[in-house]
Amino acid sequence: MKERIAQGLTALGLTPPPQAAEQLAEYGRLLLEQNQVMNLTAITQPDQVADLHFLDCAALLTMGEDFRCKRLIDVGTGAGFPGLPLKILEPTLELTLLDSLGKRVSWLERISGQLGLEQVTCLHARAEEQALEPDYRDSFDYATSRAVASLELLCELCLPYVKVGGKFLAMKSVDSGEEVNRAARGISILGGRLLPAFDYEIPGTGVRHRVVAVEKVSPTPKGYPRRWAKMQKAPL
Ligand SMILES: C[S@@+](CC[C@H](N)C(=O)[O-])C[C@H]1O[C@@H](n2cnc3c(N)ncnc32)[C@H](O)[C@@H]1O
Repeated sequence: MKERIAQGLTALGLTPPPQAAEQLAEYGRLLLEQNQVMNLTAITQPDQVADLHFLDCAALLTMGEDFRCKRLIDVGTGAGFPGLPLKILEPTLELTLLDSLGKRVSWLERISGQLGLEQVTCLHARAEEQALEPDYRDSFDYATSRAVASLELLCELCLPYVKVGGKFLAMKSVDSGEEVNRAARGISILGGRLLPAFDYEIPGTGVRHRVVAVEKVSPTPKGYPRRWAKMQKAPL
């Protein structure tokens, strides 16, 4: 897995820290090992883990953002995607991994230590509740999310975390145009402004994905995010 990751990172035009490919390969090994006893990923072939998890997440680093020393929260991180690969590739990140499933969060805490990563906070919480905490609200440079919910719900879950001037980066498919249209009104209510999307191809796979980027231009009004049931029933 290590060689495939290293080649893919080079193909993406990235120059990772010397230990990164090794750390990602070890993360992949721990992921597949734990996946035998806990549902962490539907992808079980090592090459596919390299491509569809690690290189997919690494592509965020090619969109021209400067993640150095930034505070980033990954909402609905699951087995750590995209947050942990980003941290391995950009070790100066101050990372928060948030998920509502306690078992996954405990595992993330354990492997962050095993991988020797510092400044990683693993938080067992519901995103819509944690965003009401003053230390979390309007305070992150970046929020990221992949495969968690439709964009209109995701914006309500994630934009409250982002400080004015920061960005929410949603990892989506290239046919997410309609989804983006449906989210437009909510983005504006929540203090966001849609930026041009960033499309990329995962090296060697022909798979194309999209980062939908939303800039925070004003603080999220009080009252958001709403409760999960309310969000689902009446999306903004
Ligand atoms: C399909 S998994 C995706 C995981 C990871 N982001 C990825 O790309 O592989 C969705 C994750 O979002 C979490 N999740 C869903 N709704 C959530 C919420 N409201 N607050 C926190 N986590 C949530 C679930 O527990 C699950 O781990």
